Amino acid sequence: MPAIAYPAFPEDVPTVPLLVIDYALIKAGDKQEIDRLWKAATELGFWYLKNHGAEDLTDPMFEMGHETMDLPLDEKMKFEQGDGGMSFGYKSTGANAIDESGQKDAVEFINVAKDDVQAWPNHVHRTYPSTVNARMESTIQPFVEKSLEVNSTLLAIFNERLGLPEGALAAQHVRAKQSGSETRVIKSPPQPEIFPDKATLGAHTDFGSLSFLHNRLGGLQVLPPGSDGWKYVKPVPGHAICNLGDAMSIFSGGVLRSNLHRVVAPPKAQKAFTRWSLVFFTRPNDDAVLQPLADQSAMVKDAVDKATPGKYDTKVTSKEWFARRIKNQRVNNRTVSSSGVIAIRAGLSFPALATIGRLGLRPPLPSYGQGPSMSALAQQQQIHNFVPPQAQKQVTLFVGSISGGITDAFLNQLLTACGPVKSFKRLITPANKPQGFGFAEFEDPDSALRAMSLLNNVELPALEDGCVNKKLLIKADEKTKMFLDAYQAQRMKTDADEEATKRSKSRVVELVEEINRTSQEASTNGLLDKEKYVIPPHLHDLQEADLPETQRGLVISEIAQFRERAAKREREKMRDVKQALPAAPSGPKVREWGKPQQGQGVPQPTALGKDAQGYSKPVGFVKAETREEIHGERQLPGKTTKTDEELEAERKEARRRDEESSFRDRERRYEPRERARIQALERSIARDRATKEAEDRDKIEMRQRLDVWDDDESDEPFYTERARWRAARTRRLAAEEAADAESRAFEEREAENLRRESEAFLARQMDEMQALAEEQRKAGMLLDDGAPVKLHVSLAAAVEAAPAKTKAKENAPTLFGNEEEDEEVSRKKKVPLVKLDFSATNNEEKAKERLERIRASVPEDKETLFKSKVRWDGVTDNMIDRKFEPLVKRLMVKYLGELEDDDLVMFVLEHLKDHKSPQKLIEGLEPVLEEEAAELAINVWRQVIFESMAYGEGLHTERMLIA
Ligand SMILES: O=C(O)CCC(=O)C(=O)O
Ligand SMILES: [Fe+2]
Repeated sequence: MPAIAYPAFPEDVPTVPLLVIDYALIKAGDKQEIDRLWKAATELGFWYLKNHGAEDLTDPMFEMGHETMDLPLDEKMKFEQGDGGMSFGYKSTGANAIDESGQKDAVEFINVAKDDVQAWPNHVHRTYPSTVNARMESTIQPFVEKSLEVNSTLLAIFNERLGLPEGALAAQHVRAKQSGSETRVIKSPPQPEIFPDKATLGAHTDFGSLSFLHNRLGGLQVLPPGSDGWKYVKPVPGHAICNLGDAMSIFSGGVLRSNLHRVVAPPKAQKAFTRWSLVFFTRPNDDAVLQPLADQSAMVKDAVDKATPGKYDTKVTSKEWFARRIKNQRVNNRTVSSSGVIAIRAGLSFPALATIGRLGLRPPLPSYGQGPSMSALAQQQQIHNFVPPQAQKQVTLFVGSISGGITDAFLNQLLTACGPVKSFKRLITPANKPQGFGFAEFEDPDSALRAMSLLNNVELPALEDGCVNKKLLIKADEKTKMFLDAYQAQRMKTDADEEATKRSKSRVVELVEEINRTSQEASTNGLLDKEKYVIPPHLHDLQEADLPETQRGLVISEIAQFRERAAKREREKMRDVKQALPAAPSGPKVREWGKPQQGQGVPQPTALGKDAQGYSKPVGFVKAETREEIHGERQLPGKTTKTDEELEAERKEARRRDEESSFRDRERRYEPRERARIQALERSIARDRATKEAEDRDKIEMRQRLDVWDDDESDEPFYTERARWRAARTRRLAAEEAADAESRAFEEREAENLRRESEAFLARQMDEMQALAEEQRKAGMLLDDGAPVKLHVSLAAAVEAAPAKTKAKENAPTLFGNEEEDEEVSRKKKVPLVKLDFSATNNEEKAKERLERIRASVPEDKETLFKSKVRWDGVTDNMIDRKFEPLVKRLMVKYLGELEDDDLVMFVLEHLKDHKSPQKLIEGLEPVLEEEAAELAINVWRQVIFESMAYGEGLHTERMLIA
C-alpha cells in the first residue's frame, strides 16, 4: 500500500509539548533519560518515545486495519464486540457513547487480544475477520511482541523508581497470563465541518497500564493539568506516543499520572483525510486486584497515606473492572429505548467502592469514553485554582420535543423520577396550549444528570388528535453543560448513586409504560385520532408553501392577475374621480409627515376621520339624532372653538377609535384568510387521500394482473412466449396510460376547483377591501393611489382651523352612504389628497440612503427602543415568517447552539404575531436564555422598529436587516 502524503500538522493550533524519550537510552540504563521519563510519567503521563524498534512494524498493521475496515459491514459485524463487556473484536461506528447524554462516537476499530495473538492458530477469547487471521503471523505477532517488550521495559523502570521490589509490576503483567492487553487499529473518517470540536472518540483515561500509540494525523488531544483547554498532540514521524493508564495510577497510589485525552477531527488541512491510529494497550492480568502496592513500596505507601483513605482501593479484579467500563461505554447499555424499556446495565454496581464513595471522591468508574479515572481526579485536585463544583447547585435543563397532549403533571412525575425538581415551567402558546418545550429546575446536579441520561430520547405518545409521538430532548445550555461536566469529573459515584439511578430507571420505565397504555386505550376507544389533521399553530398566513405543489404556480399567477386587474380598476376609478373635480387651488404638492401643512394655522385635532363621525363609525350605527345634531350644529356658524380639555378628550376618544377600528380591520381580514388556509389544507388532504386511493387501486390492479399472468412455465414470458409477453405489455401500458389520464383529469379538476375558489376568495376579499378603502377614502384616510394615510395627519390644507371641525361634521353624513357629495367633500378631494413622497422611492439610491438613515436612527438602548412606536401594519405575519424567522433562528443558534426543533423560534415569532410587548418576550425567554433573553429581545425589537419606521416613510426594507 503506497504511503499517503498527508498535509503537515498545522503550526498554529494549540499543542502540548511532550518530552521526547529515547528508548535506546532507557534500555541502556541512561540515568538522565530515566529521570526525564519519570518526570513525564509523574507530571503529564504522556511522552514521545523514539528509537523504540517498532518503526517498521506499524505500516503493515495499518494495512491490516485498512483491509479489515474495507470488509463489508455485515462481515465486520459478525465480529462485533457486543454489549457484554468484551473489548476484543470489531467495534462499529457509533456503538460507544462519547458523553453522558449518549452522543455516539464516530470511529470504528478492530481490537485483537494479546492472548489470541499468542495462542494463534488457537483462540483464547474469540475469532477474528479473515483479514486479521491472514496477517496474524506476518504482521500482528511481530508488532504485539515488540510492543510488549517496550512496555515491559518501561514498567521495569517505573517499578524501580517507585521503589517496588524487583518484578512487582511484572507480576501484575505476566505475558502468559490472560489479560485485557490488546492491539487496536482505529479508523476515523473525515467529519462534517459543522462539528469541528465534536469528539470522535470521547474524553477518557486509558483503563490499562501503558499505551503505545502510533499516529500519522493530528486529532489526539490532551487536557493537561491546570490548562485552560484541550491541546493537540502533534504526531512526529517515527515517534510513538506513550501514556499511562488508570491501573498504573492505582498501583502507584497516584504517583503516576493517567491523563484525560480524546480524539477530534484532524486539524485544518488534515481534516479532509481519514485518520488512522494504532495502539497497543498493556493491561494487568485478569486476576490482578486493582489497589495500590503500598505494602511493597514506601513511596506508594506514603502517597496513599497522604491521599484520602481508600481513594485508590478498588478491590475489584482487573477483568471485572475492565468489563464494566467496556460495557458502560456501549450506547446500548445506557439508553432508554423508544418503547420505554431501558436496557439494564448488568453488573454495573460497584459494591467494593462504597468506601471511596462515602468519602465523596470520584472512583475510577465508568461514565463515558473509557470512563473517567481516579488520576483525572487527582490531577484536578492538584490544580491550584480548581474549585470543586457545588453539589447543591440547582440546575435548569431544557425539556423539548414534548408530544402533544402530554401534561405538565405527567412531565413532573417523569422528571421527579430522576430526582427532586424545584419547578417545571412551560410556556403557553397563543392558542392557550402548552408549548412543546419547557424548563425543569432540578434541586441538584445529580438529578439533572440522571434526567439527561435517562429521559433523553424517550419517546412519549401523543395524546392529542393530529399529533405525532415525539422523543424527549433534554438539554443543558453551554454554561450548564460546562458546570455539569466539571461536576461529573469531580463527582464520586457511590453504591447509593447506583441504587438511585436504578430506582429512577425503573420508575421512568413504569411511567412510560403507563402513558403508552393510556394512549393505546384512548385510540382503541376512539378517543384519540392521530390521523386527524390539525392546523398547526404556526400557520398564520396562507403561504406559498401551504398550497399544493402541483397547483402553486396556477394559484400564484391567478392571484397576481387578479391583483393586476383590481389595481387597474382602482386606477381607472380614481382617474374618473379626478377628472370630475376641478384642480386644487392651493394644496400642498408634497406633504411632510407630522408637520402642519402649508396654510394651516394650527393643527386640526378634529380633522376628518378622527371625528366622532369619522370613517371608523360603521354605517348602520349612525343614529338619526346624530345627523340631526350635526345639522343643528351646522346652523350655528358662530360657535366658538372647544376648550383644550375638550380637545384633549376628543383626541383620546379618536385614538381609542383608531385602535378599535384597526383591530376590527385585522379581525375582518383574519377570517377569510383563515378560511382560505383551511380550504387549502383540506384540499391538500383530499388530494393526498386521492393519491393514496389511486395507489391502492394500482396495487390491486397489479395483483390482479399478476394473478391472471400465466407463468407456470417460466418467470420470463419474454423468452418463452413473445406474443403473450407483448400482449401483457400492451395491457400494462394501456392500464398505466389510463391511470395517468385519470390522475391528470383529477389534477385538472382540482386545479379548476382551486382556481374558482381562489378567484371567489380573492373577490370576496377585494370587495371587503374596497368597501373599507371606500370608507377610508371618504374619511380622508386613503390616498388616490391606495396607500394608507397616517391617522394623526390633518388634512385639507385650505380648510381653516376653526370651521374645519364643523365642516368635518357637515361631511359626516356623506361618509355613510349619502351619495350626494357636497362642496366640502369636493374640496377635500380636490386637494391632491395626501401624497406620499414617492420620488425618493422611485430613486433607488435615495431610498437606500433614507433606509440607511432610518437604520442608523433606530434606538439601541433598551428603554428608548421599547418605547418606540411599532407599526404592526408594517410588520405583517408574512414578513415575520419570511424575514424574522431566519433572524430569530440565527440568534437562537448564537445563544443556544443548534436546536433540534424550532419551538423556541416559533415562540418568538408567535409573540410578534400577537403584537405582544418586548418586555413580555424577555420574560418568556428568560428561563432559557437568562440574561441573554434581553439581548435577543433587543436585537429582534430593533428590527421591528426599523421595519415600523421604514413603513411609516413608505419605504420597503426588502431584505435589509438592522444588524
Ligand atoms: O487515536 C488516538 O490517537 C488515541 C486513541 C485512544 O486514546 C484510545 O484508543 O484509547
Ligand atoms: Fe486512549
